[in-house]
Amino acid sequence: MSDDRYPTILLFGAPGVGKGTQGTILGQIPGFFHLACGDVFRSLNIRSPEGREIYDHSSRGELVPDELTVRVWNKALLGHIAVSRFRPPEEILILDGIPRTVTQAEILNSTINVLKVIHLICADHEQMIDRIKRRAIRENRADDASEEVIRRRFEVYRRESDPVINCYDSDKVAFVDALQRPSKVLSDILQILIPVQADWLKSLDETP
Ligand SMILES: Nc1ncnc2c1ncn2[C@@H]1O[C@H](COP(=O)(O)OP(=O)(O)O)[C@@H](O)[C@H]1O
Repeated sequence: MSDDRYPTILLFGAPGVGKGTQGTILGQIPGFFHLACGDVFRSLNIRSPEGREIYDHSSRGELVPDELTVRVWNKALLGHIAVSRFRPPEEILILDGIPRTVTQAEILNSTINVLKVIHLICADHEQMIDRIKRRAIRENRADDASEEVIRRRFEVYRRESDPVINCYDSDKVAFVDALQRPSKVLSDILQILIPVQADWLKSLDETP
């Protein structure tokens, strides 16, 4: 049976765990295209109605409503396809920051074919909070503006995003220790992704 959904790898994990850092590097490798939902949101004009609503939620440390999230994300993805920045099915989509709720995972199921979920693990949320505070200074992000907002994002993550992992078969989920050096995290991720990419390209060759 042919599957027209986009072949996808999910980078999953708590705020500050390094999804963006790793996703950006992976997106430089031929055959992969990286799209971070937070980057899509930050690229919107804050004076547009959608941009304003998204800013209002994210600056409070809350999630953006599911329907708005998926609509804006989908529009961005189609834009990248239209200008051939993302060329499915040969290229694999690396998603970070979406899906962040079970409802998003269910909606996206008709669009993406999840080949693997890389779960970046960090049990020590205090270390993540420190990382985010440093990022706040570097990137001047509204959602990192205060410790209170950062702590709210972790509560939201535990309540809304942690359960998303149960939407995928356990044999599709791989764990990587996010507290290692970024180069080692990258190396662990590549060990997982290289065979996934090879299998995917082979399956395309075999499809009549
Ligand atoms: N899939 C999503 N659903 C709802 N809100 C989102 C989603 N992705 C991003 N956001 C909003 O944008 C903010 C920043 O997201 P992101 O850059 O992914 O943060 P981080 O890198 O810390 O995980 C989130 O705190 C949230 O308010």
